[in-house]
Amino acid sequence: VSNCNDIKLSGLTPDLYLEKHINYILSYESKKDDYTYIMTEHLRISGMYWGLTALDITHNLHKIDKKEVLSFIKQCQHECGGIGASILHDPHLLHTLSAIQILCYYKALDTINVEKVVEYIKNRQKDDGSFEGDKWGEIDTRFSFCAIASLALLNRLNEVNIEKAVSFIKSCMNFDGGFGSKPGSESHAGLIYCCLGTLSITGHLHIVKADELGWWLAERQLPSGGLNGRPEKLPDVCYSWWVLASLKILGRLNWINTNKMINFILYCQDAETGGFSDRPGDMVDPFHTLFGLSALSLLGYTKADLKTINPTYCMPQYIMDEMNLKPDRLD
Ligand SMILES: COc1ccc(S(=O)(=O)N2Cc3cc(-c4ccc(C=O)o4)ccc3N(Cc3cncn3C)C[C@H]2Cc2ccc(O)cc2)cc1
Ligand SMILES: [Zn+2]
Repeated sequence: VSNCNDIKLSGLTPDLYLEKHINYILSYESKKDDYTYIMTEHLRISGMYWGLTALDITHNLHKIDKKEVLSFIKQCQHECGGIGASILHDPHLLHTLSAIQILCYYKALDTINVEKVVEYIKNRQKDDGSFEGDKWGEIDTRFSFCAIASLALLNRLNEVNIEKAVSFIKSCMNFDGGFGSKPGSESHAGLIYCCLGTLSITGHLHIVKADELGWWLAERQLPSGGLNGRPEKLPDVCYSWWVLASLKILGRLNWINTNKMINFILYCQDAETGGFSDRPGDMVDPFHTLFGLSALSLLGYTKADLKTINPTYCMPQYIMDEMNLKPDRLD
């Protein structure tokens, strides 16, 4: 049965236009009056994490003004300890994690009040072990990952109830071996990544049905070589990261056809502007640019010099080594 929800790729495999992607990210960070830049203020600090990580794995982090980044992050921390997407934006776990990830790159965790940010994260955990994204109470396994990854990077994992956090993740496991945002929610590749990341950091990967989940993840690959996030959906390059990082954690990355995957990712580049889009021909953005480059690194694409990326944290492996962080993997 041909899957109508796929795209046709013809012709040869494109090269990786590495210099164009580096210039795209550098110009994005500098064009502060650009429409897209202004329209993404609500995710600014996450956008900075995506841009800075893309620059680091392409050996260009030094081209960004460190003082400017650290001063911005410092201004985003609230009295309550939480960090917002931009100055005067409400604090949220999503942006708190992005800020901490960036500070690890600069070995500058003392830029923020660590005691207060730990208190903010602790206060997000509910009695059932789940985490709310902010004080408004939305529960999602994404926020479990943000909380656990943040605390692990701060070396303060013992501040929350790990057993209860893991039991909540377990309560979100579906019959197909996948995970959703809450108990009973449908399996989704992005949430599977968050749940596996949480289990990898807390050393509880043994609760996962690795073969069923590995099969579900490999089933995301379409004839085009691209991966989707759920059955019947269109392929999207950011799913390359969610699915491949999950398979890497499960020790089953070779269950995907690597060459067809690489080909799809390279077709998502914009040869004119630089950057990656969600699928060939769409508009590029820093989010898909990071995940396209990270997926290539994970797949061992050797035609370009990309640093190794850690599948659990989506941060350069050398940072995890320097911080002596060893998230679990099934090998
Ligand atoms: C363009 O529409 C959206 C929709 C959702 C979002 S999101 O913040 O909830 N988010 C991350 C995300 C970011 C971008 C983007 C555009 C420009 C920049 C500058 O840095 O970043 C684009 C999409 C996007 N999405 C939506 C998406 C991606 N692929 C398919 N879709 C529908 C993902 C979304 C959820 C998210 C994922 C990871 C993460 O660390 C944080 C949020 C952002 C823009
Ligand atoms: Zn996407």
